Amino acid sequence: MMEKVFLILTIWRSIPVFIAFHSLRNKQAVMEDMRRWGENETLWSLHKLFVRSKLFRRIFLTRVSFESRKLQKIVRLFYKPAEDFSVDVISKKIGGGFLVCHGNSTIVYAQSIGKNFLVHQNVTVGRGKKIDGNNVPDIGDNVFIGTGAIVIGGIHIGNNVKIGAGALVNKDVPDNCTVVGNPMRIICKKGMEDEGIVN
Ligand SMILES: CC(=O)SCCNC(=O)CCNC(=O)[C@H](O)C(C)(C)COP(=O)(O)OP(=O)(O)OC[C@H]1O[C@@H](n2cnc3c(N)ncnc32)[C@H](O)[C@@H]1OP(=O)(O)O
Repeated sequence: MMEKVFLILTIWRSIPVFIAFHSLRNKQAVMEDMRRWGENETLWSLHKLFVRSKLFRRIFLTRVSFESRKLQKIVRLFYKPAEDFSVDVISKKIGGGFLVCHGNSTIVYAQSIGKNFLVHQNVTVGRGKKIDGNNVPDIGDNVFIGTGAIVIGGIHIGNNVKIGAGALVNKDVPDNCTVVGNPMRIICKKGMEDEGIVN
């Protein structure tokens, strides 16, 4: 009850967020993010997520920054996102349904990131060996990355892939497979499309 009153009293603060949301070309991706963060697709839910989660703010502002730096700066005047050292995402293409669990020291630098990406804390996705002109990974849909994993180089991570906690991934991973360990070991069995959030 108290929270509801607080949310009602502070809704004015989210007006710049609503404006930024409405100006986005890729609203669908934000709506998919909202679903993955356990909310529905209303402006009220957007307000709730903004009040509650600095990590959600950060992903939202990353999306806004692709389209308008000015709007990103305006929203930031009203809401401070999680710091860079918490989660930093660098990619030209980020699918909807992006979820960060316990963001801390997580950096995702990728050519592209598919739908329903889930990343834990202390993860690095980034530069490594150049393959076919790319030195950062491209990541398919429904990819899960456990805590402490390192995913580097111009590799391809397929759809429905699970990357285990602490894995070092520096080679392609096919669809519907799990990869664990250092050196990496690929285990291919069923996909993970229908699974919930793995924590
Ligand atoms: C604060 C918090 O709690 S934050 C949450 C932190 N937790 C995480 O990040 C969880 C990450 N999840 C994992 O690492 C999981 O083990 C997953 C996703 C890799 C499990 O995938 P599954 O497909 O269920 O694999 P399964 O458990 O059957 O293990 C398959 C094999 O990989 C091994 N394995 C599983 N996880 C790992 C791992 N992280 N590192 C090394 N080997 C592993 C298993 O021992 C097993 O080996 P075996 O075939 O020789 O017996």
